[in-house]
Amino acid sequence: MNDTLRGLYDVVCDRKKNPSEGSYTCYLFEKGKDKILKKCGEECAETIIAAKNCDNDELKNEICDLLYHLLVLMAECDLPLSEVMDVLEERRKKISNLKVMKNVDRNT
Ligand SMILES: N=c1c2ncn([C@@H]3O[C@H](COP(=O)(O)OP(=O)(O)OP(=O)(O)O)[C@@H](O)[C@H]3O)c2ncn1[C@@H]1O[C@H](COP(=O)(O)O)[C@@H](O)[C@H]1O
Repeated sequence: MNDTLRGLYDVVCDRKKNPSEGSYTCYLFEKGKDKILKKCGEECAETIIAAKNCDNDELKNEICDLLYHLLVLMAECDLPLSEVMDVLEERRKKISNLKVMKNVDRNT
């Protein structure tokens, strides 16, 4: 899964460096940060509505739209995807360590 996100992030960064005609990603970079933020907000709202309607087909698609626009936002802000992944990984390790410590406490 991370490979897919990484691959998409690389495409998005390439679009930022090498603008090309007909590219929606380039259109977003041309419009700028406010437009990208607006799209993130819209896709987030659409994700919430799909979840509220218990429509998982729609939910899948809206989450993909949201993830894509978040990757565009990261590229706009020069935030590498790897830094976001590092934070997630750190949190995962911290939480699993906490669980191990709780189990040790219980067994002593
Ligand atoms: N994953 C996506 C992706 N998800 C959503 N979208 C676009 O996001 C837009 C969202 O739809 P909306 O109806 O909300 O927006 P709109 O009315 O088209 O446009 P706005 O004027 O509202 O911005 C659609 O035009 C989708 O095509 C995406 N566009 C591109 N990608 C990926 O980015 C890669 C590069 O795409 P290009 O930059 O277009 O070459 C592609 O290969 C895809 O992998």
